[in-house]
Amino acid sequence: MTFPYANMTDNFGRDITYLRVSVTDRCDFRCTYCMAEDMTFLPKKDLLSLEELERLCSVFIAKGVRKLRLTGGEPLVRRNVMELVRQLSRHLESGALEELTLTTNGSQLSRFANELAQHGVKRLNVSLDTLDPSKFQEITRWGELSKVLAGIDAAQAAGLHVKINAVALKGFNDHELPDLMRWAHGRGMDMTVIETMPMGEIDADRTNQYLPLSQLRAKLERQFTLNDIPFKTGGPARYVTVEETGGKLGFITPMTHNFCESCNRVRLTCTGTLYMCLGQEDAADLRAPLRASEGDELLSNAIDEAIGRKPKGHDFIIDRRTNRPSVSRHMSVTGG
Ligand SMILES: Nc1nc2c(ncn2[C@@H]2O[C@H](COP(=O)(O)OP(=O)(O)OP(=O)(O)O)[C@@H](O)[C@H]2O)c(=O)[nH]1
Ligand SMILES: C[S@@+](CC[C@H](N)C(=O)[O-])C[C@H]1O[C@@H](n2cnc3c(N)ncnc32)[C@H](O)[C@@H]1O
Ligand code: SF4
Ligand code: SF4
Repeated sequence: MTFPYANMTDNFGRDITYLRVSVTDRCDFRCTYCMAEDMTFLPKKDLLSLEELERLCSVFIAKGVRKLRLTGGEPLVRRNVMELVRQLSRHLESGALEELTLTTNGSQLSRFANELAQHGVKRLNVSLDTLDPSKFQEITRWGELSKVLAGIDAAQAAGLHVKINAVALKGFNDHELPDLMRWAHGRGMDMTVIETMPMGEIDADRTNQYLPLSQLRAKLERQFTLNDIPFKTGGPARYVTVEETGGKLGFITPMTHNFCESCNRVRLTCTGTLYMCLGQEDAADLRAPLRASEGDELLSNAIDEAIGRKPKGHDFIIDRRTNRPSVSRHMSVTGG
């Protein structure tokens, strides 16, 4: 590889230092806000190999990426994904990468937690919307709560810091979120709550599910003392500490409070497509330049051209008049 490449700065002056990589579009769950039950996934032949994904990631790291998150679909269902983690961990050892992490539904963590820790992963985000086993099955359609809880136990036992991600869903978990937070904080885990975003056709009606987090915060403030803090992970959450529990709670509010002005990230899919914004359709194909030559010059140029097209922000809308997703692809294509 040719070093050094110029770092990536977009036309709005935002430095791109965070790469999210969706290693598969497949998943062992079918969360109702994320997917339709009857999903069609990519044929296996369209997937980049793990070696190709690793090469792409390495070029991004050479171009200034400091935080890399593997996601999906469910990243831990991709065959041999641990080999990719192992390869990427070299960049942690060299100091080029500050953080290698994952967002996972937790179903496979019992199997992989130790290996992840051995390869330098320090922190994981586990998505969990309810602690009620039957509601968990209702929301994930195919998931089993006990497996996820065992996975969280395994991750903590391996020394990994776990953050719980919960999508706030009106009429589903809004009443339970304070208890979920108490539980997470009681186990030494931070939690973030997320506003549902209008991505991909799902079977449910998003207008019914959508809960503005300003409402949740007002409700929480009747029971808890929330203190805003400047804590930052590089992700979009704005954090408070909760005096009564001693834990941190993050609010991810793409709908009610746009955080695009401080955006630092782009997304790579398992087919080598680069999405410059989660909330827009525009994308750049990196597979062709990846395969066109053994050197990385073409790839680097294609990335620069794509970063030059990174938009200012999303145009998400959820309301009764606009009963269509703002973006046609599902969240699982880019991994959130
Ligand atoms: N609109 C929007 N949502 C995002 C963006 N990045 C992450 N999210 C959403 O935030 C939620 C949590 O994302 P995570 O995978 O936990 O990543 P993160 O928030 O960067 O994680 P931390 O490193 O722990 O801060 C998911 O639902 C994502 O879709 C973004 O750039 N734009
Ligand atoms: C697409 S999943 C991929 C990783 C993994 N399967 C998981 O569930 O953690 C990443 C994150 O996106 C969130 N998510 C999925 N669909 C969403 C939507 N429509 N709006 C907001 N967040 C969503 C999930 O709850 C999860 O925290
Ligand atoms: S949110 Fe994650 S676990 Fe749920 S269906 Fe989407 S990709 Fe799978
Ligand atoms: S919606 Fe787009 S511009 Fe806004 S923070 Fe997410 S990726 Fe960045």
